[in-house]
Parts: sequence; structure tokens; C-alpha cells
Amino acid sequence: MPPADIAPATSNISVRRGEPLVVIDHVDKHYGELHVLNDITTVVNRGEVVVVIGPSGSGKSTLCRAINRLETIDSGTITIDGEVLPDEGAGLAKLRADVGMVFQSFNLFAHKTVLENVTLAPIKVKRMSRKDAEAKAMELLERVGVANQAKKMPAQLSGGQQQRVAIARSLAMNPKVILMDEPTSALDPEMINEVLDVMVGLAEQGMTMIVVTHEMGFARRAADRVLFMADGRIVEEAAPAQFFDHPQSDRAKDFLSKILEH
Ligand SMILES: Nc1ncnc2c1ncn2[C@@H]1O[C@H](COP(=O)(O)OP(=O)(O)OP(=O)(O)O)[C@@H](O)[C@H]1O
Repeated sequence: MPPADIAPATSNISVRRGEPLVVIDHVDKHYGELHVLNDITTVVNRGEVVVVIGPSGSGKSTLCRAINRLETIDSGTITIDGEVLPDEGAGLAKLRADVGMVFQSFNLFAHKTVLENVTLAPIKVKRMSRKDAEAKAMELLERVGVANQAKKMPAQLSGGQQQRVAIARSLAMNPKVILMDEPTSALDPEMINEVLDVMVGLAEQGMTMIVVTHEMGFARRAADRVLFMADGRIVEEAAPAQFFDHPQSDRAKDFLSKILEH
């Protein structure tokens, strides 16, 4: 990860070197009466790892999905690398290439091999040759430790292996940022660490990441910043040590004490 600049004295946000990559500006979204994203404003800089935490229903997934245009927003703007998110067309396809997404449930194509899962988008969307796409896919599968599973079908792999394939698949498009929405929540406990280790490795290599997770150990280890949400709002934003050791709001104190009970 790039070295951190010193945060301004008035701010508790650790500002990293590297220009803004994801800029979320006064974003609002409702589901009917429910104000699910309420005036969300934050900036994720290049190379930064931001962990989003908060109680169930606080809007974390919706925020992640809005960044990838899997959800529309009512007002405000989201820009990725200076480009306002498009609603459709070629712009949307480019956005999907720039913004990798890793879901809780892996979402691999069940009837394609591991290798085909990773090469599909580079061949179809980036028009890469099969040979180049396969060479790159094998490199990525190696990087996440599942190269020896390349010819298998997803169902033959453990959950942890499938999620590592999903991470390799998102990396195959050379994304500018990777969004991860509870990437370890569907895994058996013994497989969680193998996926977290891959995520920590990506963070150390400077990948810009926005990760919704309840894994506080990961946040402490790898995050530059924790963004705590409740009721659709960002309630606190701070470096992990500061957030975990000195939460400011009653909502965060309450949330952390409940998490620590488990
Ligand atoms: N498509 C939808 N239609 C209506 N309400 C929705 C929809 N998707 C989410 N919600 C509601 O919006 C709120 C925020 O949901 P969201 O999934 O973003 O929360 P979250 O913080 O990610 O929660 P969790 O930790 O449980 O995944 C919840 O009250 C949820 O029920």
C-alpha cells in the first residue's frame, strides 16, 4: 500500500496519497418510504482500502451496488476516475470493466470451468485472444492459489476456493477498484481466512478496495479507513485503530459492543 499522508488536524480521516478514484457526492436513495442512502458523501483514493461496516439494513450493500450501477440513485453523483456513472450503453460496459465486484455468493457460472469463468469477460468484453486470456487467467488463479483447479467445474470446489476464483475473475478485467459485498459471509469458518489472506494480499499490492464485511480483524489488518453506516448515513469515518479503540458515536459504540459479544 502507498504510504499515508498525514491527515489534516481537523479530520479523523486518514488521507492517502493518490488522487480521488471513487467520489460519492451527496447521494440519496429511497425504497418507497425508506431512506436507504441518506446524503452519502465520501471519497476513496487510489490505492486505498475502505471497509464499510454497520448494522444489518444500514445501506452498506445498497451503497456498494450503487457504485456499480446495479442500483440507481435518486440524486447526487458518483464518479469513477473522473467519469460520472452512466446509466446504460457503452459507458456502463466500461464501468463494469473498471469496477470489479465480488459477491457473498460467488456468482460463478455453474456450467463453465474455473478457467472459462475467468476468461469469459476478457474474451467477450475486452476482445482478448483466448490464448492471452487463458495465460492471464492462469496467472491470476496462481495468485489466489487455485491454479490446480482450473479445469474443474465450480461445484467441485470448496466455497473458499470458489470465492478465490471469483476474485481472480474480477481481477481479470484489470479493474480500477474492486467492490466486495460480504465476501466471506457465506463461507464455512475454516475457509474464511484463506479468502481474507487473498484480500490482504491485494490490499498490500495497492488495489483500491471497498469491502463490506463483518470481519473486524481484516479491517484492522488491511483497511486504511473504516466507514461506519447506520440508517442510511455515514455516521463515522476513521482509521481502523481510531474507530475500533475510540468510537465516537453511541451507534458505533453499541454496534461494536454487540459484535464483540459474538
Ligand atoms: N430492492 C429492495 N427493495 C426494497 N427495500 C430494499 C431493497 N433492497 C434493500 N432494501 C432495504 O434497504 C435497507 C438497506 O439494505 P442493504 O442491503 O443495503 O443493507 P445492509 O446494510 O447491506 O444490510 P445487511 O448487513 O443485512 O446485508 C434494508 O432495510 C433493506 O430491507
